Amino acid sequence: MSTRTHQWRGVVEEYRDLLDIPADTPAVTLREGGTPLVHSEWLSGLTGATVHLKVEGNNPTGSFKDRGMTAAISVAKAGGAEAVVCASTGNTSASMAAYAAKAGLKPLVLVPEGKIAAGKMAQAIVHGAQVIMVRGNFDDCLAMARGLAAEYPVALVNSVNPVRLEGQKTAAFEIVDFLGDAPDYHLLPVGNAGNISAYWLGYTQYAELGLASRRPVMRGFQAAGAAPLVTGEPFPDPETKATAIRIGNPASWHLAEQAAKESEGRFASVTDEQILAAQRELASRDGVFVEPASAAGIAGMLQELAHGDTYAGSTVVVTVTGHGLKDTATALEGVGALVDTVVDADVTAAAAAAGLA
Ligand SMILES: N[C@@H](CCOP(=O)(O)O)C(=O)O
Repeated sequence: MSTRTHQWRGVVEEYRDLLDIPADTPAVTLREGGTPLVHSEWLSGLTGATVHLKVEGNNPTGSFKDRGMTAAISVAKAGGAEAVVCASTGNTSASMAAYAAKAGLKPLVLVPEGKIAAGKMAQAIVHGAQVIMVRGNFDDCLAMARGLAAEYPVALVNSVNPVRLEGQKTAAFEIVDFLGDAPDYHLLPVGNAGNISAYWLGYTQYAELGLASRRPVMRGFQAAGAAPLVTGEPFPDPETKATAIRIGNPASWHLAEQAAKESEGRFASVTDEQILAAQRELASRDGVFVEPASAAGIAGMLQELAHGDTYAGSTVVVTVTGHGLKDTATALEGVGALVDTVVDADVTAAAAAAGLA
């Protein structure tokens, strides 16, 4: 079983011996990885399982994308690239822009017009990216990014670049290093499907190396309005408030299906209402504030419990992929009445308003 210890030099240095990247590639790092596994008393109590949250919002740009991006930008820089491009629903562009800035590369971002959370857009812009808004959805943007990289001197760093998955698989390594073995179940949101694919790569590699005795059952959750892996058909017009997973034709579709099949797992969909309710419950019960899409795995677990499924007695990890501060507008939808209490600067008035008097 895993007995690896860490100094947290960033995921490329921590796991260089396990990553399929050119030897001696200098790491462009913001000290990503090493994110906490937070025990969820709430979900453990509901399920009778030991449930941990892998809180990926604690990465430098606030999402799991940093794990793959340190690898992709390191390899692009070492290979002589001067510019990098990605299509994004927000997090990938924020991450790419930050790591490109660190590496001295020019970042170019393609995003669906009007569908990017303000926090993510701010990150990309302030890190110096050129942001092009596209009249289309993420899938259109990814097709354009592929076309630009094929025809112009710019390196593509979406997760169709296999180096991204190499970096992202380190989250699975960390979980096993922390728990001492793989969990029984791993739940997570699925959009472009690179993350579930990368976790499966990581768990498989550790099992093959004898660092884990088993691989978890993988369960992926999509938004009902963007659930191609559930229906088996691309969604031409994906729609959900969970913009990070507003994707109709995931790039890693087949890898993700393989992960679900080999692990005897599955995909399911949850509504936006379920996602936003799970986001609020997670924040108020466990103290972990995630962006809407990141709550899809939690919403999925709650849905399964309601349908009579049980995790009792098992160890479960739920990845929450990005920080809640990235999209405060959506988080505050529906809770407005709770935050508009205004009083004069007076203790008695505050006590009355708080119901203390
Ligand atoms: N949700 C992603 C979409 C891009 O996916 P990637 O797997 O290519 O990084 C984002 O944050 O942009």
